[in-house]
Amino acid sequence: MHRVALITSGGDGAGINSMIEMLARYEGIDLYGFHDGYDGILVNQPIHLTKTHCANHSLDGAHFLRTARSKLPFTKDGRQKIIQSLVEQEFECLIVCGGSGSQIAAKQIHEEGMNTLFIPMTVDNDVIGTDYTIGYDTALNHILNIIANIQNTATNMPGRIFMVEVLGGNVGNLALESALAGGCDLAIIPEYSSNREQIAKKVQAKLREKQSLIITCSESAYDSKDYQAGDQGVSFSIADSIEHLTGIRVRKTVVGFYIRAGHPSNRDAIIASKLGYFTAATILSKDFGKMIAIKKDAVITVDYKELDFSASTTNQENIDIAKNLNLLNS
Ligand SMILES: Nc1ncnc2c1ncn2[C@@H]1O[C@H](COP(=O)(O)OP(=O)(O)O)[C@@H](O)[C@H]1O
Ligand SMILES: O=P(O)(O)OC[C@H]1O[C@](O)(COP(=O)(O)O)[C@@H](O)[C@@H]1O
Repeated sequence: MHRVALITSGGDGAGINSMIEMLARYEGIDLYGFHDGYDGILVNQPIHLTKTHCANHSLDGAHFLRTARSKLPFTKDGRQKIIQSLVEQEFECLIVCGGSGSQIAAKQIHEEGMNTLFIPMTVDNDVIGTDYTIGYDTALNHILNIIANIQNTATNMPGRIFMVEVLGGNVGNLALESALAGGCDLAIIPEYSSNREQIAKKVQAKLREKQSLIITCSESAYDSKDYQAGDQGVSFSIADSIEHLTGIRVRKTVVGFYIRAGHPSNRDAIIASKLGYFTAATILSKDFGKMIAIKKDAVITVDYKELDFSASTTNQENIDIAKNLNLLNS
């Protein structure tokens, strides 16, 4: 039997239970989970994630394990404490499910003495070395439901400008993809200039072509560096500039944290299940120091050493399409 520890770290992502449940039911894996991310390894008792414990909850929006952000992995001393605790509890490996920050910590902990595997999970879809992160599709579906309703009211009461602000951290994937999928008129994303006047002029020009406009906006589209992940409300200041120039009131919706939970979409559940399945196989072959990732719709393993942390994680195809359609704040 392989005695394995698992945590979720950083923002939650719908679908992760499917991944955990798949691991729990795999022959030869003895799975334990800690609540509260990296901190939890030191302060919480491990929960035995058996097949029975996980049964019938794989599609729950509430995770088997609570997730958290933690100061510990930022220092070598903190990482050593994590490693020591896992060694004392005789774990062979730590599985970390999380986003880009959790990935850095998983790599460091692996290099400094404890086997790790990393599973990409975040609504931002901004993890180096994978095309996909668990939770992204469910989040997009939530946003699209909102955009669909806004399209209805835009049809019913024409002549308006709507602004939909979405999460995404420092990357514009959610705002960009939902704008493309939802037929929106502009996606304001942090990868391009957030100059308020320029954006307002672009909106004014678009009003000559269309009666109502729907704009998506990333939470991080600040014109200064004064942004912390999770800050909400930047769309209000952009809307001010648009109102000033066009004389039209902007109707705002801040989607916020609603998109991070709920039962997972099929895409999230099946990708998570497959990642769980291949993670189990990777554990059995003791092939540690890897991320179990998605490339071109297939599951692959990526050695931490191959990760290029300078690469962009914004979907390039979406950028190209949006540029050609003049949908960006560029
Ligand atoms: N540069 C880093 N070095 C070491 N650990 C990190 C680093 N960045 C993040 N972490 C760890 O991963 C956790 C989650 O990272 P965060 O960026 O908040 O979310 P996510 O992993 O979803 O991107 C942090 O709370 C911290 O414990
Ligand atoms: O939940 P918090 O701590 O307020 O963080 C908000 C951030 O979490 C996210 O929802 C997900 O980000 P991570 O997956 O990187 O943690 C971001 O879109 C958002 O900026």
